Amino acid sequence: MINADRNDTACHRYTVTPMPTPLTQEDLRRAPKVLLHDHLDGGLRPQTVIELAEACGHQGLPTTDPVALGAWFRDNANSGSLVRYLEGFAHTCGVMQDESSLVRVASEAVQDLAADGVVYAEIRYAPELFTDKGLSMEQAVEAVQEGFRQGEAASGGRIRVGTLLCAMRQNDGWQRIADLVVRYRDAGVVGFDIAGPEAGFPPSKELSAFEYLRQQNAHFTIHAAEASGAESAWEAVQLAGAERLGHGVRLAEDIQGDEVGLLAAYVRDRRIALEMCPTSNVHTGAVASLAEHPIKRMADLGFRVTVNTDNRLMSDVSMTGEFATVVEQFGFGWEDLRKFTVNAAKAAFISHDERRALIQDVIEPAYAALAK
Ligand SMILES: O=c1[nH]cnc2c1ncn2[C@@H]1O[C@H](CO)[C@@H](O)[C@H]1O
Ligand SMILES: [Zn+2]
Repeated sequence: MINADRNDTACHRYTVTPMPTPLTQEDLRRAPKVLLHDHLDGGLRPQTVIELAEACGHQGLPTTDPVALGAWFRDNANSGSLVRYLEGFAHTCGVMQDESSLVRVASEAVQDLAADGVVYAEIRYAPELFTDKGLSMEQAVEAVQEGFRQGEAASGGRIRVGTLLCAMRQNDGWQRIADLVVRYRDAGVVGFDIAGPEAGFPPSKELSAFEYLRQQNAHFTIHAAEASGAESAWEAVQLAGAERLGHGVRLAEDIQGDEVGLLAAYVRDRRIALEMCPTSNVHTGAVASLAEHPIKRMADLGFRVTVNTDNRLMSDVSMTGEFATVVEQFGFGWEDLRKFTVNAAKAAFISHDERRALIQDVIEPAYAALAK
């Protein structure tokens, strides 16, 4: 930008102030990204769904054309209702019922994330959804871990993956999933979550599972304040003790302008990370539109905001794409993206040393170079 110095009448001097660097899609892809909220069964490649359905005899796919199938998932997801959004998972879980399919899906997920510039990801799924054809939950977990390791190796060490195991809110037996989290902690399972329909199935349904996890020094996040309001976040934080909130967007209901309510202030002051998923949040109706998404408002108020995909297949998104979406909508620059990435690294369920190394050795130098 060239500014004429109008006060200098004798001769017009011109000063050059640097233009902010435009954020290209390729730079956004190359930027190291940390992804805390990504569902394994929501992120398959359309072609893989088709091939696995053929191999295992899964009936009822709406089409066997990969482009059309991708579009079908997106249209189905973009329903404005979480319950309808979740219906698409019948087709992905339907083809994830044997060990070789799970290994393939897990390995491809890691490779796709690495190609998207994700350096650390926590990928989640519900083991109980992979037992329809006789697999035990342990076999499912071990197959997915094998796939993650293969995907990491195939990506040449560019990405590291931790696993979160979800209990389904509408089903009983959250404790069995909590047991698996503790049992497989040395194999790469780093935490627990509850997913599925939020309304009617609060954390208080089986609070003992969270008490157990805390007593075992295990980590957990909870999908909350997505389909239900801020009171759902209150249960997740104050009854269960969640360290992070999946989405948490409707916590914005506890904020009027600059007036931050007691619960929202608690979440902010305790540095409880919000795993926001902008496109998914519009698709499920958690927010009415992207323009009304509270990500910028809450980031400006100092919340530990992070950007995530939720379901790459269902919502037709990637980390690069979600960064581009919020950049376009809210005018974020490299400093904001660096902050979201550091926030995510700080909230990751890995050791303090590993988080510090991720921030100091990978994230900070890369963003400093990109911002030049
Ligand atoms: O945004 C979400 N909110 C609540 N549940 C979800 C969301 N996305 C996916 N799942 C649910 O989590 C299960 C395990 O991965 C999926 O099968 C889906 O039912
Ligand atoms: Zn989710």
